[in-house]
Amino acid sequence: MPETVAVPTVELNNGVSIPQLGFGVFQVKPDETAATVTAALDAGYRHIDTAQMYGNEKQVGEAITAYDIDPAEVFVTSKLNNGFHAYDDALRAFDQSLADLQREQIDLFLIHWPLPEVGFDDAWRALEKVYADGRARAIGVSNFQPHHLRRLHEEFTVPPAVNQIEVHPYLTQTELLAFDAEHQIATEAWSPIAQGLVLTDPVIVDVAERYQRTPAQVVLRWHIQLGNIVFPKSTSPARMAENFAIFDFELDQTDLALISALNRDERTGPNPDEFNWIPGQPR
Ligand SMILES: NC(=O)C1=CN([C@@H]2O[C@H](COP(=O)(O)OP(=O)(O)OC[C@H]3O[C@@H](n4cnc5c(N)ncnc54)[C@H](OP(=O)(O)O)[C@@H]3O)[C@@H](O)[C@H]2O)C=CC1
Ligand SMILES: O=C(O)C(=O)[C@@H](O)[C@H](O)C(=O)CO
Repeated sequence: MPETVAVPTVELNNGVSIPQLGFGVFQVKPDETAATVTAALDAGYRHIDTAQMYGNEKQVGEAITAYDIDPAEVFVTSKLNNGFHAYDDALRAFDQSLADLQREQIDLFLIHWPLPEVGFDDAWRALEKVYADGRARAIGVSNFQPHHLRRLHEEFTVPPAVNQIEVHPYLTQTELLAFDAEHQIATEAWSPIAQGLVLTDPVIVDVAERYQRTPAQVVLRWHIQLGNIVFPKSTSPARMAENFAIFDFELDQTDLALISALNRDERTGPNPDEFNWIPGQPR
């Protein structure tokens, strides 16, 4: 790990600290996950974002356990799969994640999608239970809109520590970020470089040239300066290192604003108010 790089941490609303830069494993094939996570740990990442839906928690757990550090040094997030929103199913699925990840505690466990046709009340009760039992250090949500978050705040005991949502220069989600901040919910930005879509944008290319950085570094730096938690995915060790080297420069206010102005409310992923897909069922 490059010794000069210190990844900042964000303090969640229950006092737990999370590294602001992590590594995501969506679309990393199970048989490539252990090697990929090992390479990410070699590059210095100490925060891995996985999910039951990705089918690779077991390999994430194997890589962390086999690595020559205390596994507790790696912050691990996982997420409840969409088919398990019933209370007992959610508890069982959480137990399976713990076993697969080879941990006694998961650092952060999220409801993956709000599922308008199913709802999330029983799932949140289950997450409150594993949190109360000390088996999740923090609990939160993903893809929640303000109307979902308001219900959680009004009807439940434990407020979500994070909301993991799609955010990048083409989908800045300014109002949702402000809502999260106002309610002490940390925002995690998924697909932070829009799966590569924003990297050829002329504005981003120009900013990158002026700072003598790559487009990905500039976009990730923009997230960091906005306060977002990010975990770009890459299967290339060179890109893992590139995405990690973002803490020795700073974008000025003008360039931050130039990148934010690229917003065109363009999603690369599903709309949470319409997404009801249960893995294993037809879309
Ligand atoms: N909660 C949710 O609903 C969701 C959560 N997520 C989380 O967010 C993480 C990141 O999002 P993801 O959708 O993977 O997309 P990202 O925005 O991280 O982009 C990943 C893509 O960009 C490429 N890439 C990575 N780094 C570079 C670079 N420096 N230069 C050029 N191309 C690069 C990768 O290719 P290559 O591998 O070849 O380098 C890959 O194709 C996921 O892994 C997952 O953990 C994602 C989607 C939904
Ligand atoms: O990557 C995730 O975390 C997701 O939820 C996505 O896979 C999402 O379910 C999707 O893009 C489905 O097409």
